Amino acid sequence: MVVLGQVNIERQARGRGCSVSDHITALEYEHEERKLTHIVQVMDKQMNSLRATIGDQQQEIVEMKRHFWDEVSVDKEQLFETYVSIMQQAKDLANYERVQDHARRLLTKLDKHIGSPYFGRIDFREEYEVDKLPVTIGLMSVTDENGEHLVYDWRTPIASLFYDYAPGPVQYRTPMGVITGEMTLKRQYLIRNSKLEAVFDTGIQIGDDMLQDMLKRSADTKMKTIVSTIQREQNAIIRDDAHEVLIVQGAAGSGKTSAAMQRIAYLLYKYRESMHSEQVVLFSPNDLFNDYVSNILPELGESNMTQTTFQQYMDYRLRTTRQIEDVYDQAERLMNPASEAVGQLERASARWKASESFMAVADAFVTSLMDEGIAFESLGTPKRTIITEEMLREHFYVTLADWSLPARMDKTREWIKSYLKEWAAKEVKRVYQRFLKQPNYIGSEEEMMQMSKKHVSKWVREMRRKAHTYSFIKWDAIYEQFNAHLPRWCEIALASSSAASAYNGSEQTNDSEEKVSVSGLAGYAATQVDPDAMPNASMVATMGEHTLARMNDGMIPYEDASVFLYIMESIEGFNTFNHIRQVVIDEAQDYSAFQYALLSRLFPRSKFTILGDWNQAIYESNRVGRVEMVQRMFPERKSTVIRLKKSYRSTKPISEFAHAILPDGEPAEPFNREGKPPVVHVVTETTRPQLVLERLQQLQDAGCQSIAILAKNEASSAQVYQMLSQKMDGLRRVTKHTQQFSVGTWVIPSYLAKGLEFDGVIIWDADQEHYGHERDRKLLYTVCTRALHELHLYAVGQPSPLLPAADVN
Ligand SMILES: Nc1ncnc2c1ncn2[C@@H]1O[C@H](COP(=O)(O)OP(=O)(O)OP(=O)(O)O)[C@@H](O)[C@H]1O
Repeated sequence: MVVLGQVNIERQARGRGCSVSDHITALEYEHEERKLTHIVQVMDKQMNSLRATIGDQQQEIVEMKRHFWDEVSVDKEQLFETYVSIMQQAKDLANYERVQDHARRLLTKLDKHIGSPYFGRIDFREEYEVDKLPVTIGLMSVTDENGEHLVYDWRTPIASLFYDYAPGPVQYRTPMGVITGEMTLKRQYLIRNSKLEAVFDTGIQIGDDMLQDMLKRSADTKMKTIVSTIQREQNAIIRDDAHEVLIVQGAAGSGKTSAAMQRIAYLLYKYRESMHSEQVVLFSPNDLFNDYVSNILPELGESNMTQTTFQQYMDYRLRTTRQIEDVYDQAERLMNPASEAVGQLERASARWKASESFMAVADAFVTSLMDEGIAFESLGTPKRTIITEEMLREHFYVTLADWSLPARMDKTREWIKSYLKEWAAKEVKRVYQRFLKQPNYIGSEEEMMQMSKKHVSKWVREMRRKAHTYSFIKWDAIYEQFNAHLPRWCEIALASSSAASAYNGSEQTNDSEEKVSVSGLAGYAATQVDPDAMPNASMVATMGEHTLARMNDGMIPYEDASVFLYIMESIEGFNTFNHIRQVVIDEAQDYSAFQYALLSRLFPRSKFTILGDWNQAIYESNRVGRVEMVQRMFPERKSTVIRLKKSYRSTKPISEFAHAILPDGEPAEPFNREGKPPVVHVVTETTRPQLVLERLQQLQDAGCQSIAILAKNEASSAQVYQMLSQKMDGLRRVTKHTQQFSVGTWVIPSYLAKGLEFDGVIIWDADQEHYGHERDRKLLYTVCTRALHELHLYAVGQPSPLLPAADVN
């Protein structure tokens, strides 16, 4: 029996172990039971009939395949008839298979939902109508043999009433227009194994009791669907259709990811005729997170979308011979710098290189490349240069001088190909002559000609490949050059920016030609240059030199990788995926201005759902990012920002504790779920391992199924794991390479716990040494907000000054 959280008006219904609201009469209750039985019977019948259809058709298909060749006639006169007959059979076969496929999918869906076919009901009387319509809402639509709706899919327009209103006057939107009326009843059900376990009528929100019950459960290795308890503000995110860019700023645990996942399921349903799951892409922080959310769409009866990370895109796209640092190695580098001075420099550099101001600097550099500066790579065979750097430069900068950079790239590529064609024709003759002069017999003339062609075509193929992949450009050298003269591009950017501001403020705004010339190639950022955000000239020069030194060591720092890619794409043209219709970006606070500019160009015909919590911006490189910056990166698209303030994940004491870490953060409203207050344990290096092991035992005894021990960085996480795993069986460790995790106890570096949640969280090093700086505040907030039910912080010596007052042990 399930007893819902705080249901105080419940009573055990008629001895059958079901919780019900007090005012539901016995008659009504029986009616509800009969309704459930009826719906389950209808679903059962449909499943039987689908099984029979599948069986019959399977037989039919086997028969057709077996007799397929019987139709083939050897009589030449009947050749046409035979052809027609075979085509018809192939068509029938394909049809059968399509119907089969559909039947199988429907059967799987019915099978999945028959145990809990619905969760809500509203009674709705449309304006000017006398009768009210009871609308039962579930994860899939169910109709009887007359086509009458027994259950409405939660994504149908009328079902939105369930999420948006309390009983009273209501309205909902349909493709035909707005429908108004009155809701006379709003009811929730808990049904398991096709049995009614709870029924109660609810008010404004989707019943607190049901939500309490959901939130009391244990964290899982996979995200849960929230369809039966979606809150009104989340429903606004799920059903928003009016904006091309929907940005959600929400407190930790406010349901951003959950809402985004249900939103995709909603959009796939609404646009099922024109949009498919392959046209939806999710950008998430890492593979582990991708795995965590991978079950939601299948649970909701949809195929999964494409899931990726920005890092994967950069690794695939960036034309460099250097290794590209990832965001985790960057985090480690910035947390543990070689010296305080290097740390300061690298942090400042990472911040600046994520900003719009820096984008203006990159634009200034790209603009300068219109006149000079692109380094070319000659093409040839190992023994001979065929197209020299000089020839390429001449073609690019003289012959094609009037064209844009991407057009010049394209035309140069074509020019190389036609040059190679002419060269190959001559070269074949030359090689042939050489073969002819061979003193020994090496083949007939024809054979020698073939050999010559083969010999030449090997090199031509290789050079054409280089042309095709733009490998006639020294991309690394271009980025080196950008860094070598960084102060110069800064000066130009600042000058262009004031010119652009002056220009934009003047009367002549219709002269678009001039505007292009002052606002840089990418056209995003020139007016966003903030002179105060520019480091001073000597600092800029040092930053440039520092990057060059890293490049010399064979590495492109993470903060540089997207700048490099942006410059590269500004030159060769932006990559585009036109078929993608929806892009979801989770943990949006971790993306730089450059990354947004690239994504916006990459998916020119897509809508964007962007979810972030700028209070969890733990990576240095992205601290400058703000919601407004994101909007500016999509200048042509209609955008809106929705803020989620209520947080659902943690108990009230944990939520309040975590939010107190952020004195200037956005106000958050914890969901009223009681629990133990977080405890700060002051320990010594020597006592900590044993105390943590005891705590783990206590958490497990208290029913915590998933527990995370969060250590600030990779090295200490490895150390903790080594120390504790000797004394505890089953302890596991997450690294940046982990792709899946299961319920249990894990040691995790702080930054990899982002987006995830655990029943119990132990923070291994919540002390002055590890979380002593202002810059650690957001990371500390992020790790504390991973806990659902219990939070314990351990500090060797002085606890972190960023922590609010708490129980201290
Ligand atoms: N309406 C809801 N009904 C039930 N559970 C909910 C609801 N909204 C959120 N939750 C639960 O709250 C937890 C946090 O949700 P989610 O991970 O989507 O939040 P988030 O805003 O993306 O968090 P973060 O930014 O901290 O990673 C999850 O366990 C989710 O199931």
